[in-house]
Amino acid sequence: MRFEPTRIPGVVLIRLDVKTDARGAFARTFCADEMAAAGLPFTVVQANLSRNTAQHTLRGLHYQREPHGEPKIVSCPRGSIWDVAVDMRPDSPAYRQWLAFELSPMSDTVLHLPTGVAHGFMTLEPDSEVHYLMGAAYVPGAATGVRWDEPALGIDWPAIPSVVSDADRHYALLGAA
Ligand SMILES: Cc1cn([C@H]2C[C@H](O)[C@@H](COP(=O)(O)OP(=O)(O)O[C@H]3O[C@H](C)C(=O)[C@H](O)[C@H]3O)O2)c(=O)[nH]c1=O
Repeated sequence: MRFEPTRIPGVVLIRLDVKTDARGAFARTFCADEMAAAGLPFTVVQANLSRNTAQHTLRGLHYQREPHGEPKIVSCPRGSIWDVAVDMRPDSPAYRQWLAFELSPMSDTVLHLPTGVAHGFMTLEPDSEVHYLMGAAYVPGAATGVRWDEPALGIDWPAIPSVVSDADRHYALLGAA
């Protein structure tokens, strides 16, 4: 695994070491020791799978309020997604900055997101799936989010969403920093 930090602290692209042979390919997608050695200690508490039928389905942007902040390791085992991370940590030098990454099985990349970073994605093709390793438990009462079209962020999306949940449409706007 190769770890590529970004300008948002803790948002790290993890490039997989893919072994190929006549049958296809094999790659380790998580290693606790390598994560710790990279300064990203991670204990898997829960794992989730998201299946998305329509192209341009949008989910997010979600995160959990402290003390229930949830580090995540996100991957796209099927289809492809435009994956967005937004730093929602007021004390971060990258507060309210966003980054986007295209993830797919061919990207041979998983994405580490620290606590306090909102996460969302838009599918780029039908029947795309997203897999999550979660470093903290789901606590519905601590769940919060940011709107995909939040004016204060100006996130670039590849398309207008085809499907968005009512909850995701109705997060409060952030207003001035
Ligand atoms: C997140 C979660 C949800 N649920 C239940 C609650 C609902 O009955 C159903 C769908 O939940 P929700 O609409 O919040 O699912 P997503 O919109 O895909 O949420 C996820 O999407 C964004 C992009 C993320 O990064 C988060 O991991 C996660 O919030 O699954 C659970 O039972 N456990 C869970 O951990």
